Amino acid sequence: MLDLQNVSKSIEGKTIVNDITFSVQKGSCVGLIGPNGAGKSTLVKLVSALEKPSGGSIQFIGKDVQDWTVKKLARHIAVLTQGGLDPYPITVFDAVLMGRYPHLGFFERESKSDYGQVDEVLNITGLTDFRDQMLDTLSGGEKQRVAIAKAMVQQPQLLLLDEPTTFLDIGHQKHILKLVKDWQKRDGLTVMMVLHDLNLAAQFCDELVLMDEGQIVNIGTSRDIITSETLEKVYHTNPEIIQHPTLNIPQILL
Ligand SMILES: Nc1ncnc2c1ncn2[C@@H]1O[C@H](COP(=O)(O)OP(=O)(O)OP(=O)(O)O)[C@@H](O)[C@H]1O
Repeated sequence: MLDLQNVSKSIEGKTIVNDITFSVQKGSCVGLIGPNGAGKSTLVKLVSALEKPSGGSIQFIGKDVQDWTVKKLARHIAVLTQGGLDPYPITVFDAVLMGRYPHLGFFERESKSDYGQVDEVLNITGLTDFRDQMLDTLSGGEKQRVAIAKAMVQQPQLLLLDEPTTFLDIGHQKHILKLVKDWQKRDGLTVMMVLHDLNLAAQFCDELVLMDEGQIVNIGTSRDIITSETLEKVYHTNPEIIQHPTLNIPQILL
């Protein structure tokens, strides 16, 4: 579904993303991990065509993302950037409804079906009580859930998430990631998400892409990637790693 070939990005002579090649299979959930400044957010911006690569190509269902119109790409790819939603003075309902816009024609008004989808997603994401509250009055965590709800009504094939658990308490971290996981399983959604929490990455991602200094260090399952050697080499730390008692995945004790 997504093929990155020798993707590079330089800004003002500094190479931020350096010769990245990997593929993401339809229906899988890939975690982008790595220390601060590794180039993860930049890679998400390149895949979503918010930024243009300096070299290489990013093919999404057989076509370079740079060759899609913004609207057509938005029918297939939803992006949650690190900053989250802009805090416009609109209601939660209207903010989520904006996720339907890529599917509407010029001058086409939203239909009853669009409104119904928004209410259904507000219910799934636990936001029904906030339906008529103004977006700019929500807490950081509530806004993050609205951003996920907006992405859901967009009905993308590929969901790009940059640190989706920022601002969320542990209950809502699990709730949001489980929502994404259920969505992935139910609709064959493909997910690529940046996560700093390696324990969550191990629990929710099928495959991890470990980046450092703009390059890929390793790609594999959490068992391949979350090892003492790798953490020492890339994160310069040596925490204890234990096995999750039921999931058979590594978990880090900080
Ligand atoms: N527009 C820009 N101009 C100059 N440098 C930039 C620009 N955008 C990103 N960088 C630099 O590129 C590097 C990678 O940034 P990026 O945000 O992609 O990293 P990241 O892995 O997402 O980091 P973090 O985990 O801290 O969010 C950083 O050193 C950053 O300062």
